[in-house]
Amino acid sequence: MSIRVHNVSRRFGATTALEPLSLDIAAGEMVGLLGPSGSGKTTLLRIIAGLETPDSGTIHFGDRDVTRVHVRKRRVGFVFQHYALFHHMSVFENVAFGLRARPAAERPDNDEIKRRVRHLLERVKLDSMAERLPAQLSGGQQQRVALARALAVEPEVLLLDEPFGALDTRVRVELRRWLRHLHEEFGFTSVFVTHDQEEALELSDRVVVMSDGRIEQVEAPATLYRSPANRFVFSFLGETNRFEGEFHHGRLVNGEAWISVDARPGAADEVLMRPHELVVTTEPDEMAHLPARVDAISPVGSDVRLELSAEWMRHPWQVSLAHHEHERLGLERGSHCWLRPTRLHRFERS
Ligand SMILES: Nc1ncnc2c1ncn2[C@@H]1O[C@H](COP(=O)(O)OP(=O)(O)OP(=O)(O)O)[C@@H](O)[C@H]1O
Repeated sequence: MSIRVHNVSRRFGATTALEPLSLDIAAGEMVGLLGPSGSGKTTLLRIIAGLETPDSGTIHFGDRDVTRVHVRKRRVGFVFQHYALFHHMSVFENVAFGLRARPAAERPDNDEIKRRVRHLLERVKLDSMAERLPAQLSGGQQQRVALARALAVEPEVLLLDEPFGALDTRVRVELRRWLRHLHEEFGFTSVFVTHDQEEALELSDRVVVMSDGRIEQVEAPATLYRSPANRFVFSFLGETNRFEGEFHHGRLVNGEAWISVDARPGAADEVLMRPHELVVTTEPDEMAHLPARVDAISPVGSDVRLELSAEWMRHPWQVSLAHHEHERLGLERGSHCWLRPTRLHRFERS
């Protein structure tokens, strides 16, 4: 089921939660709404769900205009951050709930309900816990029940609001995998809200980056990361090192530090770099003169993270190095070094 959001806007008193915005989601696509707190993600999700009415604009599911259609008639499944399971009902009954609540004419018979619920519980590997109460499950297991419950009614659209927000990192990663597999097996269209960049980039076919009630960019994860449309998207997607200065003879200069870059009309007096876009050296370079001091060294997974400071930096910089590179350089806390950017990002002045 495709979803078309056309010119939708929403205000709450003096607050503009959504500027008029449009978004097309293809059938079977998984789309992540990513943005800082207050950017309008939940409002947009709730409007798609039918839990909120837009001030203007229309929502279509396929060819059907659902703008004025009640939430119960939209055939959407929901998963929210707080499990919202029925605590007095077993896992089995929680998953069966949506089927039992259907009007008699549409309700499957008991055997069919059993079959479907069993199948879903197997899919989320909870078949051995069907008779337990939610309180007897871990947070991650409860959220898997919530997923199974949302899918029991065979929704064409699944909407998830920070579904894994309350769980610890390892469980989150595992649940993302569940969701991705279920999405592929059942073929529904999914829209989920997150403020976690990694989650959005890992799960989505396309990411919708929002700020201040607007859509900043809609793009597949790899393209989004490589080609952010503007400074906001760049900064929001990951750690950012910023060099600001004044242009002098082909250099951007800040005190004793400089980087070779052309002055460009309209460009801000700054360049940005990701932590992996800097090389640490033991002497200055002809393209850049960036002396720094190592303040902290932390091995993180496959990389070593350095935190660096210098008088010309407004905030400490982060640099990531391969372990062998770090060993070769022999850096310690307090060591002095030089930095050479391998890539510079520049955006229009905002
Ligand atoms: N029911 C409401 N009444 C008044 N203001 C609201 C209401 N719902 C949302 N807002 C405001 O609309 C703006 C967008 O809120 P929304 O919840 O959509 O953002 P969000 O991106 O989902 O944020 P978060 O990540 O914190 O949940 C915010 O400024 C919020 O305070």
